[in-house]
Amino acid sequence: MRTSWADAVDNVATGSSDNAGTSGGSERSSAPTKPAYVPPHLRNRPPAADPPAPSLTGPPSVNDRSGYGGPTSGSRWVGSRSDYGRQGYGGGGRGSGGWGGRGGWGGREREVNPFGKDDVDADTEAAFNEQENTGINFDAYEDIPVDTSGDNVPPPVNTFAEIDLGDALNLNIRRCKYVKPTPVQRHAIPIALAGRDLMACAQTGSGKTAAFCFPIISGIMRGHFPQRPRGVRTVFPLGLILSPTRELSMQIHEEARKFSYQTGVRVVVAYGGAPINQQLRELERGVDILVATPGRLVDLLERAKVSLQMIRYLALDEADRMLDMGFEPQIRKIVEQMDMPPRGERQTMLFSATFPKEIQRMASDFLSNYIFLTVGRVGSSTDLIVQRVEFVHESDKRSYLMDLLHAQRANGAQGKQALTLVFVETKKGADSLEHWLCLNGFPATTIHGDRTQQERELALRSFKSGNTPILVATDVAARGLDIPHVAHVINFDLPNDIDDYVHRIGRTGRAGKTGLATAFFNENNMSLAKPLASLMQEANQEVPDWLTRFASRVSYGSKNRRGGGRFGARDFRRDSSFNRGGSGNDYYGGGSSGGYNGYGGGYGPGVTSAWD
Ligand SMILES: Nc1ncnc2c1ncn2[C@@H]1O[C@H](COP(=O)(O)OP(=O)(O)OP(=O)(O)O)[C@@H](O)[C@H]1O
Repeated sequence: MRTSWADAVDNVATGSSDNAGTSGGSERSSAPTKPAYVPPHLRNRPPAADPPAPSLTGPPSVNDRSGYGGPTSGSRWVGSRSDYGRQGYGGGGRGSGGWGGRGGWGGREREVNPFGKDDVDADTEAAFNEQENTGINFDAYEDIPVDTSGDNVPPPVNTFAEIDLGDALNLNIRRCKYVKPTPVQRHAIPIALAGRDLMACAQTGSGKTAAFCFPIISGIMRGHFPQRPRGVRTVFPLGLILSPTRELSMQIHEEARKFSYQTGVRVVVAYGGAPINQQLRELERGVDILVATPGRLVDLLERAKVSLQMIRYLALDEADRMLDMGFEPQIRKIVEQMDMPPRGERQTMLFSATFPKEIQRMASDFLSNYIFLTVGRVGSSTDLIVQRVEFVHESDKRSYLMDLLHAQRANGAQGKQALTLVFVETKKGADSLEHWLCLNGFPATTIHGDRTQQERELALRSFKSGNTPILVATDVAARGLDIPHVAHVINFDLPNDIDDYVHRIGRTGRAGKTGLATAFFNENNMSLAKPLASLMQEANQEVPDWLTRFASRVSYGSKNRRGGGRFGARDFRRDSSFNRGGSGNDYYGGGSSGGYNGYGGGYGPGVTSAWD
């Protein structure tokens, strides 16, 4: 069953290049002047071939979703009231073409097609069928245990067709070549569409981005929202997606733009390190969904450029990271101390591949009567990521790395199709290793917090394109980044926290594809011995004897919060300590906050799962 690491690299290298998430950065060009405001539901309609308009009940202003306070003079409405009735809006499942293709984003500018050359013509979209090979290996997800807790959990779906997302969004799903939903999408999307708050934990690379984007886009497409204030230079988005890094925010923005293409829903991104004026111009052209990093958002809020007053949907990607010590104060400020509607009035969704209990506890402050969903196990690209761990003294790391890279090259897996991501502890270490690799004939680049944003973006582009097939990174690249063809993740320096390891190795083995992760372990990593051995064991990986011995000897440090190799991703509300009256350590015995549903087998009573 198990392949060698070189085979695994080779597999990935020769695998089909199907990833839909990487169309080139087709940034919208900035218009020199602000175009007249057109509400989302009026955008992108063909001038002549409009479908007949069903009558609407609400006043025109009800669907004003631009989020732009806009100029006071003149009408912001360029269409007649009957324009409300384009197919695919409001009713979902009716009509055929969503917003059509008027070619006038905002009435003047064209909405850039984020699918580029790969776009399918609406007429040929019928050609898509269930047999289309997207490259995603759904069999890899068949046996995934799924577990939900909370009141009245909406049942999962098996196909996108069962979910009423609206025609325009459905067309984009086909354009993305998503044939069927991944397990987290099957469960999370119906929960979110039912308006429920959600804390969702699903393994890296399993499609969480779409799981929170689809319901938000669909909700905004169909929703009837109060008119947003006019006459002020403040924007009022309806949806807010927060993520911990600039690159991840950019990636979510790119994805969300694809999903919302021609739906009339406008997505804008704001992140630090880039000129704020350009982002302000984008915001002023209208925003329905704002994707942002917390620091830049706080800046925009303090300048009163953005108001959160109208937020109906809040999603935190990498939510455990967003709520750990580094980010928590900013998140609390954004969510609790500005003008965002309180929990219960907005819908809040938290997603990550890891969710330590103390973070869950804190996160529950932001949620109302929520559903907790776990799909798979931590690091549960189990059979997808082959994990290797080598004992390597500090002084030998470079020569070990060289051996790995030479072997990779000898196997023909080096080159444009097989990318290698090397994680190191420090920014200095990253620069120095990059330099050394280049000197030794291995083109490398680096991404870390001391580089300018321009340098970071350039490095990422060069890596993605295969021009520089080795990227040396700090943890800034550990979470969320979806880079096709990353065949090998090398933990040159292991992180202190097992959760960070899970996210790092999750840069490979994504969307059903295989990958390889190699870690250099030595006496500096003893605190990781036990959780690492447990994680590898849970993932059916070969655990070296020496690691098992270390694991049995060391009582590892407090940084590894999960303790005893038990991983913190079950609903903390089930804990006896949380529920006080609970009866000890029984897996189910702690009293749930609500109903319990186990799909796909779950874990039997008393069984310690990797999520546990
Ligand atoms: N239903 C689907 N069918 C085919 N591919 C999909 C589907 N859903 C998502 N994908 C693809 O799977 C890849 C991984 O998705 P995504 O980046 O959302 O994972 P993730 O769960 O957020 O990972 P991470 O935990 O690392 O952030 C992306 O390239 C995405 O386009």
